[in-house]
Amino acid sequence: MGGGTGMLGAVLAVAMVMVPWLWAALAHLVWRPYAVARAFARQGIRGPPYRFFVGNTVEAKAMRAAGVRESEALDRGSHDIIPRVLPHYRAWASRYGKVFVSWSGTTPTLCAGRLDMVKRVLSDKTGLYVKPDPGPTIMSLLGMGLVFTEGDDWARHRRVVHPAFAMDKLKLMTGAMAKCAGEVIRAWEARVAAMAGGEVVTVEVGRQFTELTADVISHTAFGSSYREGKEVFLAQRELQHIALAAVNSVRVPGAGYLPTKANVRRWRLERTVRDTLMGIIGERLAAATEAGRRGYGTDLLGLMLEANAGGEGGRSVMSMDEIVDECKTFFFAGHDTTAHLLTWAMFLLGTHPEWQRRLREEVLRECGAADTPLHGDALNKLKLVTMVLYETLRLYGAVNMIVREAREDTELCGVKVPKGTVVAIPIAMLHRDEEVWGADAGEFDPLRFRDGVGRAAAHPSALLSFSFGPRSCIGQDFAMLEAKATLALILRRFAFEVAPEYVHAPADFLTLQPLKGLPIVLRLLDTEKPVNLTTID
Ligand code: HEM
Repeated sequence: MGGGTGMLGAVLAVAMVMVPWLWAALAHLVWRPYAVARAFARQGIRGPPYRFFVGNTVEAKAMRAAGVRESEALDRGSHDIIPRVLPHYRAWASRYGKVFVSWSGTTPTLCAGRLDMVKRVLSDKTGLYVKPDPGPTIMSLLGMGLVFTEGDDWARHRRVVHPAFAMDKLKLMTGAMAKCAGEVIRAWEARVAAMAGGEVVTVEVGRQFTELTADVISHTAFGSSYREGKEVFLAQRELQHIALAAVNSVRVPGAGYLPTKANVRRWRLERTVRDTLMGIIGERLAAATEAGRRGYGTDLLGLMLEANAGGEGGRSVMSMDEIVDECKTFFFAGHDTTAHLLTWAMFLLGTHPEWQRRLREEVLRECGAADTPLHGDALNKLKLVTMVLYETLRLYGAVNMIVREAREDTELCGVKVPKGTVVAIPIAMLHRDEEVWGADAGEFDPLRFRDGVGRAAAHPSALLSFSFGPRSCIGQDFAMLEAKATLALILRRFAFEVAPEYVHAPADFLTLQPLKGLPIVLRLLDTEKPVNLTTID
């Protein structure tokens, strides 16, 4: 026995000396977290007790606990929609102050629940606060696209991608957005028609909006190549599941490069995505060579390629690989997020019939009845719809946490922050902070946005759903336009309510979504008039 233990010890000792990787892993998993946690403890900043080696963020864990039946909350009309997580946060916030240390896997995270800190971190232009290394699995989804580049590289990418999201360009995409939404509506109508004698049908809208937004991004990003775009989407979707599993487990340095079953599958999918995108881009470049710069097209890819060709002396600003990564980013950043915005907006309108009625009146007034074409400009006049979307983003924002890592030892509004600390901005908590939003912070009240986003709370940048500052969401106008077009088409065709079997369990799987989907009961309005799904830009 003694000899066996001695032998084991000797083998371990040799391994430790021979394999520097083990040392790196040890430093990453034990030493660094310990040092950072101690540095905060010395300043009196502590956090909820949390074990080191649970491969999950505090938030995701609590969210998982929220996956229990919560329909009672709905019956009570409660909009405390993250029923398990918020009480935790509130308890910690009042016990430890709005700033406390939590754990993201083995990484100590400074949870910054104060807007002065949020402002300092998000408006940083010095490169002091950077995005933490996302690891190889998340990287395979987004590559070195806008979301993860830093410094000069980020500025160069943003210069090329930004023109594609200008409002005048986006308005030209309204037609494609409405066409895709129109197909969903036609399918719903067909379901209602198939009901023997009834005009009521229940649809699972969460899944359908995910399909819809994938369709929209395939059309608006890749125009005539949207079918190949859809293939990219399917591969990305599988990659997303692999990434999610990795996010929720302990990250051992280097493990993402081992030829495990999941890694091999991931590499194959990455190749599919890359090859398909290279094919689409190659075709587009060839077309532009024949037809001149106009040949790039007016979809997101075309607009990006056009801006890319405008470097000094006609040189390309981004490489082919970088363009591929930006295309992946369009898919990942722009599709689930918007799907959840639509889903939660349907949930809120389904539980607030009065608001649904007001929105329908506005849509019919500004856009006309279901038999008139949808006019792109009319969408800009939908003030109440916009207010409801902002309120949806406040209560059920798709992105619930923004994270940055301090690249140097620094001070953040009086707190000493050691290099390598992850600073997390807890959006769900900040969006329900009564000091910021008033005593009714937990209520659904779109009217708080009647004078615009900047005046809805005590602080002009209190709505963090699209972040703010230099790294704010580049696709926010795109998302809002898509959501408005879809809601307008739905509202003038159907009345709806949340189905009784709905289970209220918002869960954070990279983005906040209803764990058990959102079944909606639909009733067709004005069955006499045939729906008109054409658009005028
Ligand atoms: C409701 C829908 C959306 C929400 C809630 C949302 C939210 C966000 C947030 C919070 C960020 C900042 C992340 C951070 O700093 O870590 C972000 C960045 C970004 N979003 Fe969105 N987004 C949405 C839709 C879109 C769409 C439709 C696109 C593109 C088609 C898009 C593309 C991007 C990109 C490229 C970035 C990185 C910007 C940069 O770092 O320069 N997003 N988004």
